[in-house]
Amino acid sequence: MSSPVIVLVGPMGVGKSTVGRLLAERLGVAYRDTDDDIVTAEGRTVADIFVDEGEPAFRAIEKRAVRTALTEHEGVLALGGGAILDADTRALLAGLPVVYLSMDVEEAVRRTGLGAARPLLAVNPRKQWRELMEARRHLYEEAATAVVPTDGRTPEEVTEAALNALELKDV
Ligand SMILES: Nc1ncnc2c1ncn2[C@@H]1O[C@H](COP(=O)(O)OP(=O)(O)OP(=O)(O)O)[C@@H](O)[C@H]1O
Ligand SMILES: O=C(O)C1=C[C@@H](O)[C@@H](O)[C@H](O)C1
Ligand SMILES: [Mg+2]
Repeated sequence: MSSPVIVLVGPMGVGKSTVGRLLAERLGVAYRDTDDDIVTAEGRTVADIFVDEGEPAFRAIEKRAVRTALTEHEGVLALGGGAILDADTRALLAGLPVVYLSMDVEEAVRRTGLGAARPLLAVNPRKQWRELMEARRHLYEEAATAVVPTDGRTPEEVTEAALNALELKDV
């Protein structure tokens, strides 16, 4: 059994994919994303799974995908924004190098336009984002080995900050 060198958590659009790829490049390892794993395995988009089967069914699929990735992947792993809601997933994260990428709502609006492919933000996105974060912020923080704010930072700066925070800089 192996485990990721870094697990990235944080809300939709915070930069997990962008920073995850940069981190993987810097560390010479592979990047993996549980949302992508789900899309590949299911042969449909995350939004389609939400529409076809509802959020609880998506969460069940996600929980299995996260467990598999955490035990298989040795590189950088990004989790879907809501994966942290699952208590078993949180237990699996204990002791792993988890980086919580954070941002405020204004940065979220700039990054994502808060729409399109994100089913949970389809209606009144600013309010939805705030409510999601109120429910999740403490879960991200509790799971995190390091919290890395991304507001006003380039992806490269966020990458450096994450490497510093985990003391992986000279690896
Ligand atoms: N530090 C940053 N500064 C400004 N823009 C950024 C930064 N990081 C990422 N972005 C931009 O924000 C958007 C969302 O980034 P990204 O797709 O990496 O986020 P994510 O957390 O993987 O989102 P998702 O919920 O879709 O998985 C992209 O357009 C990306 O180019
Ligand atoms: O924050 C969330 O609940 C989600 C985040 C995305 O990564 C996807 O997993 C999906 O859109 C749900
Ligand atoms: Mg992503």
